[in-house]
Amino acid sequence: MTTHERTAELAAAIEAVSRAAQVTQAVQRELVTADTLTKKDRSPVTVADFASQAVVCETLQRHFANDPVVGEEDAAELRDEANEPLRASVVEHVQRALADIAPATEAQVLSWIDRGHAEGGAKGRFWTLDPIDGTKGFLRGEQYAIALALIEDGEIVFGALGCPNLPSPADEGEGLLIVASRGDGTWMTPLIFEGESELQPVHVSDIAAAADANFCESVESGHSDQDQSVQIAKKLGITAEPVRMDSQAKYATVAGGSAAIYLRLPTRPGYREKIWDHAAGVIAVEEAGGKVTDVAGKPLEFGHGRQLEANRGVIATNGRIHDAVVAAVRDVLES
Ligand SMILES: Nc1ncnc2c1ncn2[C@@H]1O[C@H](COP(=O)(O)OS(=O)(=O)O)[C@@H](OP(=O)(O)O)[C@H]1O
Ligand SMILES: [Mg+2]
Repeated sequence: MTTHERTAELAAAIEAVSRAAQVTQAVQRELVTADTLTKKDRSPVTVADFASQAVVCETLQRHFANDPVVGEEDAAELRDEANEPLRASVVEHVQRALADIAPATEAQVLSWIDRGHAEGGAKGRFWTLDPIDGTKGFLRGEQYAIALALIEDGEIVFGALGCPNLPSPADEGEGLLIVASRGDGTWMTPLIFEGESELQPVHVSDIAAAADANFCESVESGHSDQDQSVQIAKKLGITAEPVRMDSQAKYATVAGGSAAIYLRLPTRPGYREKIWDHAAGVIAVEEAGGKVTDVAGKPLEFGHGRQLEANRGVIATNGRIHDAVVAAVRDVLES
């Protein structure tokens, strides 16, 4: 697929994610300091989260006025009188990112953020958005992603995953943008790039034995059980150390073949995964030739509202080793 053959949806998703990345990069440059982590100050990621959601929702509304969005954020907190400085900072960043479109008012910015309130479900078409996935990675200056996917009748049909801190293809531009279209494949291009750049195809690793795999998992041990992943790796004969990274950059890494496994092992019985934490990454891996299921080996179901109500945990692989990984996960979780 070349750039001029993109569908309208793919072009809109690319525009939305690229604009949002300009915002998150600007916030990172201007607001994240050495003190941010030591002072446990989350305000930079809060500004970037709201501004990113506003910019993506504005872009989607301009291209597809009637499409609902299931987004992680809403503007209730921002409307609070006490949050005037935060609100002003969000509005300023959105205005800069949309300067070539129209001057944005504060009311418009809040209304764009609130467009993310949709509930999703099994019928019809909606977008799902994580404006900054891997908020902790963002604050540490490590991996994070802007994740946008289109779901029709419960099936993911498009995904765009912007990873500002993954290496850019061919060292052009900045960051990595992965796009996937159902039945058409997965493609990559620099995320921030002046001018036209071609999409290049992305394929999963072709290893046939799980023992040869690199696997990736969350940095946060509260999001995926790292003791169990050690046991699973041992069972599969994997000797490589796990690659720990924040956000759906893990799906991008499996899609691109640098790792053959992404394990997300439930840590709390009551936790339900959120659809925006997975949809864009799942289609990227599947269309690159890989496979994604939950820890029981069942496909992820995106038609149950804002959460993956029917699934626990995630296993993403290059496909060839999927059954072996699911079997090892089952053994360890049952023991
Ligand atoms: N208990 C539990 N189990 C599983 N997942 C959880 C849990 N709690 C939170 N979250 C979600 O994890 C998202 C962060 O993704 P990762 O775990 O891949 O990255 S990281 O290691 O936290 O950096 C994170 O997304 P962001 O909030 O967008 O960063 C959360 O939606
Ligand atoms: Mg997230």
